[in-house]
Amino acid sequence: MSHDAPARPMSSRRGGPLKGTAQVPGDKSISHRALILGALSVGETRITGLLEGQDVLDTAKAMAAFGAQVERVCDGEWSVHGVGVGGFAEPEGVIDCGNSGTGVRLIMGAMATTPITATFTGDASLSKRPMARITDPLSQFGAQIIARDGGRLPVTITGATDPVPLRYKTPVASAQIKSAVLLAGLNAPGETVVIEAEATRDHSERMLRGFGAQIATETTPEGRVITLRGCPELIAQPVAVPRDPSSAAFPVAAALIVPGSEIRVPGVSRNPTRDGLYVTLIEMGADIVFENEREEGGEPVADLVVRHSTLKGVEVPPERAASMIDEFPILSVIAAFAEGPTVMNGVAELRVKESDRIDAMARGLEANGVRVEETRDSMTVHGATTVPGGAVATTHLDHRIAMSFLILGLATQKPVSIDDGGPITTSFPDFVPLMRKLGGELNDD
Ligand SMILES: O=C(O)C1=C[C@@H](OP(=O)(O)O)[C@@H](O)[C@H](O)C1
Ligand SMILES: C=C(OP(=O)(O)O)C(=O)O
Repeated sequence: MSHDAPARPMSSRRGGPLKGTAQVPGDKSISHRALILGALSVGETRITGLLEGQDVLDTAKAMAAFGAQVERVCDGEWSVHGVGVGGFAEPEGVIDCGNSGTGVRLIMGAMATTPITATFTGDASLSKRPMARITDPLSQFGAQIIARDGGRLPVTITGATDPVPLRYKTPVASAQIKSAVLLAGLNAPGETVVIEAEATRDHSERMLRGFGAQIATETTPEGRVITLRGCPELIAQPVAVPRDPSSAAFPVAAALIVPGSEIRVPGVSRNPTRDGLYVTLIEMGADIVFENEREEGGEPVADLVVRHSTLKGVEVPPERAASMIDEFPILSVIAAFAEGPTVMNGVAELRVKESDRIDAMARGLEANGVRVEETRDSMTVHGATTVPGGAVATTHLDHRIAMSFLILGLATQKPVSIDDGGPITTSFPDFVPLMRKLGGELNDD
């Protein structure tokens, strides 16, 4: 998203049941990694099903700035000719990662053990997010780093000339921290080890293995221990990106809360490290059938059939949080229509996403007549059979907050408005036409 794009006020209102097939976009996490690993490989990586959302387009641009040849072949199909591990060139300009935490953090990792200098910036949302969680381990590899006070962007990194491998225990459950350390470890001799107490999404491990790196994962009493052997030659690979379960969550939620709905969402990743929302919805009594379970591009996928359901509130255990970290905003919308409270525990990380997602959801839900309680690391939503709606939610440059409130308005008594739907293009550029095709009444105001 351009930094000064005008706001796009939008609203949604109750209509008939939702019907049809929702072809959701490619997985955002895998799309970033496909471009970055393609850029660090020797040969041509052909990517199909790439998410062409702004976050990923910013990563594609960054990979070109570091010297890879990156071309869009046709819709969702991209070609990357990489420069090999350690082959990044010094970029001429500043690397602007826009709204994307994944983009900036993984790219900082990928360049931090190559002796070049790069400066990273982002939009107003990304500039508020913590970067010390990445720059701390990267400096232990030997990188020189200057960040704004409090470890925020802009950040300038001069990569290590003689990188030393690292053994690093992640202080919070974060696939971005794990992945930044592993990507930095690629150009360090010896073994880089990451230990994570809670399992986070494992796309980096799966894809590094697919590109030819030696990487092993063990489950120990300390947690998951991931060991990467440095200085591999990564070999370019075809990557077929599965559809994003975090994007699928929005039409799925709409079908669950709009009476009479039945939709199909084909080819969605069911990677167990991303599956927490779906586990929770089944516990709540959701009518979701997983058909045609199969493997595509190294990831388990299934076709989802989702019908309107009578739901009950549940307690989501803290150890499940990492496997559904981006789905709490939309879960809190679904929970508003369930019988009884839904308690979400261990969710403090939501406070440092594109916005403080606990605060943004609590304020917007309350304004629309839903009772919410919050602590620093939990949120409880009290469900009801009817939800009034009728208010404007503030989205704080956060795509998931914007989409969540547009879904809310499809089932409330009165329409729900958002101040800005612009950020939706970061992860789900076709969200509005896709929801309209299913029968959802979404409007530009
Ligand atoms: O590694 C990734 O692709 C991501 C990891 C998660 O962030 P954290 O690592 O900060 O939890 C998630 O919120 C983000 O949308 C994508
Ligand atoms: C948190 C998210 O993304 P990122 O950290 O990449 O900005 C998200 O997509 O919900």
